[in-house]
Amino acid sequence: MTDIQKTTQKPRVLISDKMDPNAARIFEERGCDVDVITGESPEELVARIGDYHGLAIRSSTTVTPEILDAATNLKVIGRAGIGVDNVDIPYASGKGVVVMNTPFGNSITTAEHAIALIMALARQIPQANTRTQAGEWPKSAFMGVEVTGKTLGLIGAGNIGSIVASRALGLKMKVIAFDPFLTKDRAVEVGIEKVTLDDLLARADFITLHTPLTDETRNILSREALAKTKPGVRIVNCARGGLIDEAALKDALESGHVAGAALDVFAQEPAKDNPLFGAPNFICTPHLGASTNEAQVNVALQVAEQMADYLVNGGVTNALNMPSLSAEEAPKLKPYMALAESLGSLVGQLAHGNLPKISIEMEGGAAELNAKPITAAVLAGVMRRYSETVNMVNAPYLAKERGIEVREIRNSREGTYHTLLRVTVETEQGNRSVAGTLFGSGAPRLVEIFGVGIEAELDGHMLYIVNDDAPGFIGRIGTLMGENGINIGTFNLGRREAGGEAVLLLSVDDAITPEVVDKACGLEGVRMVKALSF
Ligand SMILES: NC(=O)c1ccc[n+]([C@@H]2O[C@H](COP(=O)([O-])OP(=O)(O)OC[C@H]3O[C@@H](n4cnc5c(N)ncnc54)[C@H](O)[C@@H]3O)[C@@H](O)[C@H]2O)c1
Ligand SMILES: O=C(O)CC[C@@H](O)C(=O)O
Repeated sequence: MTDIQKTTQKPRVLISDKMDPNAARIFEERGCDVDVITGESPEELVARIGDYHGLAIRSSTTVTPEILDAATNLKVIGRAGIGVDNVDIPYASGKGVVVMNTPFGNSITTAEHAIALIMALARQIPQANTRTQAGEWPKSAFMGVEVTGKTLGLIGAGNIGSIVASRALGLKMKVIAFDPFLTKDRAVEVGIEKVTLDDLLARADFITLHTPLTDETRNILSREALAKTKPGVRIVNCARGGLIDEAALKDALESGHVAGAALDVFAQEPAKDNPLFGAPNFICTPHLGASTNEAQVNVALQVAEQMADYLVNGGVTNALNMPSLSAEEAPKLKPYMALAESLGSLVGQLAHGNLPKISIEMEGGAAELNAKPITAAVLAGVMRRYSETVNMVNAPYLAKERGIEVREIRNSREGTYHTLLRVTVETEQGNRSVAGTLFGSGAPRLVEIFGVGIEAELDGHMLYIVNDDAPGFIGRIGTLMGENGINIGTFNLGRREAGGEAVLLLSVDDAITPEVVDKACGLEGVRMVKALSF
């Protein structure tokens, strides 16, 4: 912990990119300390980041593994915007850091920028402006095209693509879209025709890109794809550099096959020396898609609210590596997550060997809840046997990495308890399961351990003993604890049947040493002993 945390106990947030001042105001109002330090080098950020719990960024900060390794207190990265390709999300997930974005705050603004670039291309406005202001009055040099009746091809019809479609329909364009994830119903709702990529390339007079940059979309407008476009096509990219082969686009502009191209984004940014600069009918803007006052206020407010909500209350919104948890759900789910984590931890501490399968059953009241955070909490508990730094963010990744199969089972019928969570792991010795419920005001209680009914609070240091159910045992264990100066807090008993296998769970004030565990193992009637901690 840093000195500031020691004195204020407030979460500390660093805003490392230029952001509307509303973000800093919201962080402060929601109980965070905030520093705005922009324009630092990666080395400077590495040196600074260890002090912070939250990092708020736009597109200028690239969050690399080196930065994440140095970010020993970091809990959340918030992107004031949509694209998160400047954050190493798998690495952040591995470190247990939540990554959030603001998926809608700048969509309208960016869609409007795409429309502006379509119009600028159609009428060569930037070129005409430059020459007119140079005193040329070049009236006959610029013959434009109308957009009315022309076909606009959208590659990607998500938030922004759909808004572009609605504006283009208003301009009386015909809109076709290639998006493998676009449903027929959604296409009808937006008023567009769903087509294949080849169909789009062959038919579109204007093409505009609105996909994220992924392994599938990288170079989606490759040299080969550009060759399939309609001669005289005009191309706009306000999504991500890397979607178009820039060298191939330059050749297509020079040959005249592509009549114009407008890029807001480049493969390398900032683009200070790009091969496309100076190509015929090429216009560009420096990643201005999201740059309006309205959008910047939206994304700044949203990112600060989401991050502060997570840092202060544990609410999760728009996270890319963790299930969402609304402000209404959070208080309801909190006791379940505590129960889920302690059940996971119990089974993780007691089960031997690999755990290839984990199933999480939610019964009664629990079956009505958002299962994802509960599952993540169980996994965090189980995976603690492998790593001390595990949490709800990285546990599902860690489980996947280890090839653990996770099943969620819901049963809305109530059994003995109004609500119940059961965690079962497959071990070499067979399935092992523990179950718990919530008492009264939401207090988590273990109610079953490996088939034996018991009632215990899983908290702090505990001793788990399996023994023969016979008179005198409780006295022997009490004496052993007393002789070793161990104060017993609670004493919880359960048995399979009278005179058979019995289970004892003691809560004690201090950690139990291996010597005491050995002594307990040596007591008459003891079958196994394990020190636990929660
Ligand atoms: N220029 C800017 O300043 C700026 C501003 C905001 C967003 N963006 C970028 O715009 C892009 C779109 O943002 P959005 O909010 O519309 O995202 P979105 O997730 O709502 O939509 C993306 C769409 O792309 C589709 N898609 C995914 N893979 C595809 C593929 N292989 N082929 C065709 N379609 C595919 C998805 O199905 C989805 O419908 C993102 O890359 C985002 O980073 C840029
Ligand atoms: O922050 C910006 O200016 C760009 C944002 C944009 O690229 C996004 O993906 O939201």
